[in-house]
Amino acid sequence: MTPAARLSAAIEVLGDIETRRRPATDALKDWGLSHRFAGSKDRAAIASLVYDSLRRKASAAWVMGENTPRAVVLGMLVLQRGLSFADIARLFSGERFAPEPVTGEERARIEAADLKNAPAPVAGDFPDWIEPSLRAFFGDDLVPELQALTARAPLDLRVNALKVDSRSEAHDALPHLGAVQTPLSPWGLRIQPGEDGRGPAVQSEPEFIKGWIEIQDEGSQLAAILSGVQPDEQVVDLCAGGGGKTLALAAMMNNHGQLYATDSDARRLAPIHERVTRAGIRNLQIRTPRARADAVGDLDGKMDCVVVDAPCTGIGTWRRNPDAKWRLRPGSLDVRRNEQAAVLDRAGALVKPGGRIIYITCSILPEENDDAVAAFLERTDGFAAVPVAEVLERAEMEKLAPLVRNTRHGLQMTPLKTGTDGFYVAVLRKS
Ligand SMILES: C[S@@+](CC[C@H](N)C(=O)[O-])C[C@H]1O[C@@H](n2cnc3c(N)ncnc32)[C@H](O)[C@@H]1O
Repeated sequence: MTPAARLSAAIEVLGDIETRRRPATDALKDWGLSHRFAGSKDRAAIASLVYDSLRRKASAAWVMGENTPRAVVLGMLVLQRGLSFADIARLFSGERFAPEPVTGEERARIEAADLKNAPAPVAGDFPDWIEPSLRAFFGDDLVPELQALTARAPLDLRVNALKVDSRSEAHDALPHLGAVQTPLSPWGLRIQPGEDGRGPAVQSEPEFIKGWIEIQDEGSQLAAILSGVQPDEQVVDLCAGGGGKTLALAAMMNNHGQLYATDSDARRLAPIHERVTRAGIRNLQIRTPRARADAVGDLDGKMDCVVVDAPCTGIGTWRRNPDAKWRLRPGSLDVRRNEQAAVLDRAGALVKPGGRIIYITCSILPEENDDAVAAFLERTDGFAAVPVAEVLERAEMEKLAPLVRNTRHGLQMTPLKTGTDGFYVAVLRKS
């Protein structure tokens, strides 16, 4: 397919997403099935155009003065890809399979594209109903912070200390990936996405199959590190899901002490079995929930550390999942807040005196972060938030101090400040 034909396909897919209100992945999959002539490079390029358009949907529509799929793609090419009018006119030629030529009105808007006077939700490409809470949290940094969430994310790897002595060993074994060390996590490697937004097929690498490396955003690695878990501790990962944090915690514990992983959703937990074997973990019990029985009831009051990687809106991962931002609704935030209260209460019962809860979200919304923690502290006797300086010192992560935002009860990482996904971490100690 020509670059112009790929643009026509992206406009078609965006139209499908809009009219049928369906996730981008489904629309792209259907397009691929009904256009079998398209090769893998074509499909990747079309997906990249669609996702970039979703990243900049509000700002692209604003500069073009309308929010049709064509207008959004045109605006995205200017704002996200930095194309000039001449570049765009060459692609929008009206020839076979290419989009219709640019009109005079479109040309004027492309040449005048500027977000200087755009309202914050337009300039930062986010739904306007979350503006008040984000503004209260970020203040003057609101637009730059949210703009940083529209960029493409790199592919981060975590080197598994249970299998490899140092991250340079893994790095040197994979020179063809072009990875560099991440600046903050001592176990992170980073690969920048290609022009078409694709990364290498890391899962096919022998080193991945041997368990040397895992795919994990540096922010997620840091959240695990900030738990400060020690090899002799009793630790529950209460919302383990597919085990991203569990694997990082196990590496920190060096196969000593005892780690338990559970999740209310057995299907989400299922992939952890294979990952744990590959990673060489031997100090983990996986507690799969059965019917209504509490999978960790026997551990109440005995845990040194309970990690709560809470269900959340995932706003902090919008760089990877730009489709999600336009589907976020107040109702889904309410559902997540109720779940957050439930998991915090469950964690509170598991912790022994002197133990701690590590509350983590991949969100930047105060409702899911400090507010959830504040409500827990208010309704639960005996817990207090550990000051951020102490959390960083215990985890030997003092270098994060100038980068993270200190919040009332914890800390916030963001793409703008830490170059990671947006993660919130609070440590709550039981007296
Ligand atoms: C952010 S995800 C976890 C991601 C995972 N820790 C990782 O690092 O890959 C949140 C998880 O919380 C689980 N969850 C929701 N409510 C829960 C509850 N009441 N108890 C335990 N897990 C719960 C969800 O099923 C989901 O898997």
